Amino acid sequence: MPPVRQQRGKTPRKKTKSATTDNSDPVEVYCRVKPLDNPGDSTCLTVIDNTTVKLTTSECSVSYARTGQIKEVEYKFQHVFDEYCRQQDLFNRVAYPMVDDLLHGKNGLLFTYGITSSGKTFTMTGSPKDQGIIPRSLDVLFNSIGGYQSKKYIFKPDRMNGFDVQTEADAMMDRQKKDILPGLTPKTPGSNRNNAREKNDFVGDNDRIADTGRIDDIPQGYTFAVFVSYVEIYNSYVYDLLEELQYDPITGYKAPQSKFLRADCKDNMYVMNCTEIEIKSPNEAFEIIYRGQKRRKVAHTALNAESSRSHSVFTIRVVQAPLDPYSQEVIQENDRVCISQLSLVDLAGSERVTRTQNKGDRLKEAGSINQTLMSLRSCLEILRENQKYGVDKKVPYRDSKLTHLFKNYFDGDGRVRMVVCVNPKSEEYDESVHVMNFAEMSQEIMVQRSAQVKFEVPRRIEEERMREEEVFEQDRQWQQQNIGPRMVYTFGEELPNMELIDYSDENTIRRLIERLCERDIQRQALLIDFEKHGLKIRSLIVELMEENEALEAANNEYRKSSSLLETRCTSLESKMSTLQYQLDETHRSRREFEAKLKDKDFKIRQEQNEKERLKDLFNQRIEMNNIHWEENLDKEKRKIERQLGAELEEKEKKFNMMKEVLEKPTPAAKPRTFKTPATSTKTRTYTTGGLYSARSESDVSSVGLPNTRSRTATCAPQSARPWGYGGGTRQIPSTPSATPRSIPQLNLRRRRSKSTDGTWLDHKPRGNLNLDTVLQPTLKKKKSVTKLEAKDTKVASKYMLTHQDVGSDGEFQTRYYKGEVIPTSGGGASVVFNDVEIHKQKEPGTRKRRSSCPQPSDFDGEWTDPEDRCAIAIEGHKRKRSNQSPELISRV
Ligand SMILES: Nc1ncnc2c1ncn2[C@@H]1O[C@H](COP(=O)(O)OP(=O)(O)OP(=O)(O)O)[C@@H](O)[C@H]1O
Repeated sequence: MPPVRQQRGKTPRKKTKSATTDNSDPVEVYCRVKPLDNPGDSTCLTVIDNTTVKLTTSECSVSYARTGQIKEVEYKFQHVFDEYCRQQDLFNRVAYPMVDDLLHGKNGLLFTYGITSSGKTFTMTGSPKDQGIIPRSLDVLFNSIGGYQSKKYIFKPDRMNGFDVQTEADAMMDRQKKDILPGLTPKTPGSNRNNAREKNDFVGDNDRIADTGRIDDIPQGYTFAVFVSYVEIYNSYVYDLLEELQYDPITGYKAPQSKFLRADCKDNMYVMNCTEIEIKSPNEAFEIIYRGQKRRKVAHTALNAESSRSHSVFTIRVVQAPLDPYSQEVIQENDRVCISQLSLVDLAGSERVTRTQNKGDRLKEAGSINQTLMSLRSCLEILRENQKYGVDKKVPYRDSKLTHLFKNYFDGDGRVRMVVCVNPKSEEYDESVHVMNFAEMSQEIMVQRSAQVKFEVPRRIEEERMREEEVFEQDRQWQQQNIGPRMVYTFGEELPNMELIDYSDENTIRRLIERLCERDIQRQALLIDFEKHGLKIRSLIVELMEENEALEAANNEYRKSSSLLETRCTSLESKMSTLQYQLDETHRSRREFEAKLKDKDFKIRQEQNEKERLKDLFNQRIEMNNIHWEENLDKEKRKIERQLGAELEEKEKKFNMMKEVLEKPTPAAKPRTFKTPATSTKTRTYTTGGLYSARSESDVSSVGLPNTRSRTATCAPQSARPWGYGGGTRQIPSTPSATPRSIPQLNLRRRRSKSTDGTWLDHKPRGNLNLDTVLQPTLKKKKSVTKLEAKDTKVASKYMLTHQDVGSDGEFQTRYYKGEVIPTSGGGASVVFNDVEIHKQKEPGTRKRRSSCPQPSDFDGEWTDPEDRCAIAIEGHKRKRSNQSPELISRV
């Protein structure tokens, strides 16, 4: 028999418009006010009427401390149950309609919501004498279906959120296996059920006040089976509270394993491999509830002696299937079976850690509880937004196990109701405001109404049933006429009445014999036919049995492969859950990283702004400094200009004085003349400071490195020093650092070899005439060259260039440019000219004595003839240094 799936009144999953149509209902929210623990306690909540409560800011609240204002806010609900409300009243109003729905094949979700110690567990479970919603629902359920319950194990959970319908024989086997045999075997400590029986407050409690309510209009012709399951969601894990725990004699009970959530073939969420127990009476159910509650995580906190640390979900599933026309057997057809469920959820209370003073595990639990409640809130908020504004935002059902498990309800799979429990104590004001806001908001969410699951028996089935009923009626009538069971084989007509009047009535005897012979023949034929049909039926039965065996084998195969698939599914589920966990972790760490990144970005931006600010400040200061320095420089410049101006003026004065001295005519002196065979005049020029510059290549030779080109050199003036002829000065080349860039760097420190000391390099270009005069310079050690080469400079320390030309006045001039060969840093040599001699030659008789040679006016010494001086110079005699001032010497 294939498994029977849950039949649900499906409605479209997503709505785009605000659902105020006929086929949707709002989430119904009821408010229950808990009585004050001490009647003298101050309260922040007032019940205005049976739909309205008013919340007033209490002076001990955080909100008052922050704003200093007292606010009064009214909240409207479907119904408000004040502190005097009885459990019975609340049940009748809130849960009874849902049990009615359950029996009519509709699903429902009812949950209690509120802060810790607000009476959620009390409302949901209550006590034996004051039962809450769960026990009352079970009472009413069994009161209603009492006589219509199916035999146990006719419906068997297929572990995939569906049910198999078993035959009576299979069900009996299961009954024997599960109920009768365990009762005969000795009990183990692992048998929780038996332990539970001893202590259960509800079971066997004579004081238990059962609910006597019942639902009358339950569907006729159907049989019912009730299954319950009990799970808790603790720290984001789902645990089965009814699971038999493995018992180990050494280690004791093994810790329970968490369960996975899974969607069945119709996308309905369920807890995989969750224990579902078929119950036949409320007492059986209470035993189970007790068993589950014993396992539920409850702890003592500052605000509640028995605070629920998990969200508990008690699910009642009702399986209904039509009976055969004789109301004996369940018709084993899938489309005639209906499964409906009612989930009763006791949420753990939202709590503020500061108030509960929780630590360690309690703190972790509180975090998980609050997170789950936050997810519930955000799912409902998004749902409302989608419905209100016609948007299609993804509802984050997967964010928590609770919302994931109940997503079908919010997507339109049954009625959703909420009981908001409020503790009216003033101290609870801050948390109560959040709870009330959420509860009021939840009422705006519309949930599609699940359609009435077909209890009208299908037409085809109805006709069939009527036909069967007709046949049944005929049989009944036939039996009533005492005819006995209908004959399959008859001899046809009745034997006629043949009464023997006397023994000699041959005629009648003969007719009787004939008739009996006919009957015998008929009987033989019928027997043959019977045999024939019997054989045929027997072979058909054998065939059917074989077919049945084959089907059973195939079924076993299917079962095997199904269990294999199930194992695979389980492992895939577990992998999926691991991956999901990893994904969640990744998302979490991503969120953390993003937050860190944002922080860093913010800091960087702050630093950049600070830098910009400092830069602006710095620039401003630099600008101010610049202005300040410019002003100072201007001042300094003006001061220096003034100083220099004064100095210049001073120098100009001195210069003018010198000019006057120089321009004064010298006292007449007798020029000395001397005659030579070939008259020649020699003019000696002395340099006395001032620039001494080479003007052309022919004037100045600069001997550079072989691989460097010749340069035109300019030497800065140096302090004059007496040299050579009396009163003469020679130029000392400037230090390399003072030398302009275009002049080769002179290496003054370089020591010449002694062999070159005093050797002249006599450079007489080709074409020069040999004058052979006595006035020409006498060079003791010399090397004569007509063309200058770099290597020649290595052997000489002095250099002389002879240049001849004819002057404008027709005089033949020979110039001797003299200088010192100074090696350069680059390995070449440079000539620093420091002397020039000009020899002029005239034809004899044409020479005039220079008698009117201008003499300085301030000169009072003896005026000598240049020839005399030259004669001495040419002979190379060292003249005793005169005491005369350089200025005067230069005037020779
Ligand atoms: N309406 C009520 N009438 C009488 N007593 C109540 C009522 N509501 C709650 N109580 C009592 O208040 C105490 C705390 O209630 P309960 O355990 O139901 O709170 P809770 O909301 O379930 O707390 P938690 O979320 O911490 O589990 C219990 O002792 C309970 O008996």
